Amino acid sequence: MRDSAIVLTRLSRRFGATPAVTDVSVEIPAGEIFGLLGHNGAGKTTTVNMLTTLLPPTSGDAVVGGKSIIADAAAVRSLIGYLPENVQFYDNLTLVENLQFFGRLSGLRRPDARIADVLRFLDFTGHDSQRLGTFSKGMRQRVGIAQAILHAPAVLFLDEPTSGLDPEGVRTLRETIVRLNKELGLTVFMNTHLLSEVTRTCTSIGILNQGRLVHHDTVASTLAAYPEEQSLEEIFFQLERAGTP
Ligand SMILES: Nc1ncnc2c1ncn2[C@@H]1O[C@H](COP(=O)(O)OP(=O)(O)OP(=O)(O)O)[C@@H](O)[C@H]1O
Repeated sequence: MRDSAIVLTRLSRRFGATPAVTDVSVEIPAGEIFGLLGHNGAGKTTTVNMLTTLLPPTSGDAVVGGKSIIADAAAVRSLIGYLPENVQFYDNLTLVENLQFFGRLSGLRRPDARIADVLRFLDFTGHDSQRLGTFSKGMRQRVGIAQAILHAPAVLFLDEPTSGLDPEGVRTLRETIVRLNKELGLTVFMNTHLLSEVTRTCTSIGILNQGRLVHHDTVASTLAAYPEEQSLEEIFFQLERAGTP
């Protein structure tokens, strides 16, 4: 039995009278690539913002890497990496200069050796001195992953990682996510509204509908449980309808 990397217990967040996330409980074993699916406004970003300690829950708790997001937020931050949907860089600085900045922010004393390792792993050879402003959107997303894993986290959170990428960029990023999981052993939690993302990249899925978790299972079991369905998209809509309060 694998340890749980992420455990949510009745995690909830309201914005005034609006319930954004309601009573979400789920356990994600270490080593998974978990995809949190849902339409716009389902509560995906709010969930990730709570798990990454950017936003306090209204009630409930979550444990990430064995530490509570409420009682031990600083420890959680040191254990996780995060690629937000719109990551910002200094376009006038080079790739290495940007990563040196982020490395210092994460408290790395001598970031250069680690930056070199991460850039090699992410296949950035030859781009060290290139200014970020000249990078494609796909390359920028991979720089975002580089900054997120500089401090060697155990768990990586990605918010809509392939959003706005061209097909080649999507393929490369998917391969990168799978390599991070298989070769570096990272547990990955990613938000997506793209169903194809889940079947091609993730090992397990959760589906949020209006802030409530209406389904959680492995991708293989989900597909096996609905043999007559043509696609995960139909399964998604069926589950979503069943889960509508
Ligand atoms: N700062 C905020 N203030 C008020 N309401 C908010 C705030 N952030 C999110 N919400 C509301 O909470 C609900 C969930 O939003 P959230 O951004 O988490 O959904 P999402 O699934 O990530 O959607 P998207 O795919 O559009 O990013 C929505 O009704 C949204 O309007």
